[in-house]
Amino acid sequence: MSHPLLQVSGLACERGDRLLFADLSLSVAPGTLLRVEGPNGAGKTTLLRILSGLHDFYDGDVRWCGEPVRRVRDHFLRNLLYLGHRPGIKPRLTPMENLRSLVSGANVGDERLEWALDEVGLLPFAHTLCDRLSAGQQRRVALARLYLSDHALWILDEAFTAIDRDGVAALESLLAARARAGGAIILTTHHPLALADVTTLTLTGAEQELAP
Ligand SMILES: Nc1ncnc2c1ncn2[C@@H]1O[C@H](COP(=O)(O)OP(=O)(O)OP(=O)(O)O)[C@@H](O)[C@H]1O
Repeated sequence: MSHPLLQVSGLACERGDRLLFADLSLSVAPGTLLRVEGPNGAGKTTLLRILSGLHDFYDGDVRWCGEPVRRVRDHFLRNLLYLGHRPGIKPRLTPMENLRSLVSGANVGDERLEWALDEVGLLPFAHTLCDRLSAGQQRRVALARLYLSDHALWILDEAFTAIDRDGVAALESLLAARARAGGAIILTTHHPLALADVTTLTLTGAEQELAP
């Protein structure tokens, strides 16, 4: 029997004595584009961190390919690319050096790193220290990693932050192509998105509803 990549049931999480969500269920198959939305403080980042294995204080069942995620953690993490709401790059390294360290072990050559930087419009800054780049340019360094990733699941927390209009359009195209190719994507953004076939999960504070 084939299982969804990620399957969540009965998920509940409290933070600071507040119930963020309860009895939350979702299923993510290859090709799924799931957008988690809700107001500030509703629990979107917390949910994405739970789904990424970064936040362990929850009740409920989280499964990866049909197995409890805690039991198959190594396999799960090998198949996951998580981009948090901070760019997560090292300011005293260049974009090339950052990318090289982010994909270390994946045997990716410099030409391919340069191609990814070109895709995000950063080739002219490939060898500039990142602390000399703007917020949007630093975010683009982090996003360049997506062009090098064949992870089955991308979890992207506010990936569009600080990105200009052209950059958002390029990222939308990348996400759509990725989903068409069978990649699964879970994302949050406060940005309006021009993406078809998106499933939306709305967090409201203590309840949630899933709408196609
Ligand atoms: N480190 C923490 N310790 C205790 N409570 C926290 C912590 N971080 C967040 N919270 C609580 O969890 C709630 C959910 O936070 P979370 O960051 O998941 O919300 P969010 O929906 O991603 O918000 P935003 O849209 O502002 O990014 C917050 O309202 C806050 O009360």
